[in-house]
Amino acid sequence: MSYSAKIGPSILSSDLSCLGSECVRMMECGADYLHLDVMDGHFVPNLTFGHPMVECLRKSVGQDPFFDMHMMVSRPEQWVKPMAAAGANQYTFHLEATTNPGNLIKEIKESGMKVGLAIKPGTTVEELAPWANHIDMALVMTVEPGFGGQKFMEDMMPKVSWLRSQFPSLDIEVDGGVGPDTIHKCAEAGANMIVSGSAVIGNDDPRSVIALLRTVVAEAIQKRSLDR
Ligand SMILES: O=C(CO)[C@@H](O)[C@H](O)COP(=O)(O)O
Ligand SMILES: [Fe+2]
Repeated sequence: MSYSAKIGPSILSSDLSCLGSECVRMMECGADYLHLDVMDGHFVPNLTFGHPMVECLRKSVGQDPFFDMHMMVSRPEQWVKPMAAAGANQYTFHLEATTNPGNLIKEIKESGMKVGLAIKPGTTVEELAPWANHIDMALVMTVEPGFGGQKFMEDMMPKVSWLRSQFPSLDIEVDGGVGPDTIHKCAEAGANMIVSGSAVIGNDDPRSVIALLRTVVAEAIQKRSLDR
């Protein structure tokens, strides 16, 4: 078992006029990585930012923070090189957005980034499975992508459990409506990379929320290793 508990705040819910300082604040509060939501107004009905913003953020926060780019875009192929050049560490694309996942995985690796593969709630985990041994992380969306602050979809948990049973070492991320009220379900199912937006950023004490999320996931990982 080679995976560990990691908490990545989604900065979508932060004050976007001070993104640099918000990212620094999250890292100072104990975040393991930063989850950056890129939306193109086409794949999802919302618009955020692209690689020019990521380049500025990288300059502002330094080399250390790990940038997990959640690419909610049509034609994800076109942003691989610009995102790598801007300082992204992981390129998480949606299976629904491409006709050639194999080639895209290869291009992301050649650009020096890690590969994340995301599925929307309506996509089965069996569709992701053929790629699982070729990626660094699988992202099971627990809301319809597009907006922060939505209700957690507990009925996505069987996807996480199935992935964990089939791929014991894979990093499995959940994203959408995850916070202190829903983390136990995610942890029990086997998720180890936890994206949390409004529950962390909207809290007066983000440090405590991040610590709590990590403790719950770490305990579930420990329990699973003892049960094996
Ligand atoms: O990708 C998305 C939404 O599409 C997420 O990363 C959300 O931005 C997470 O925010 P919360 O649901 O935790 O508020
Ligand atoms: Fe996201």
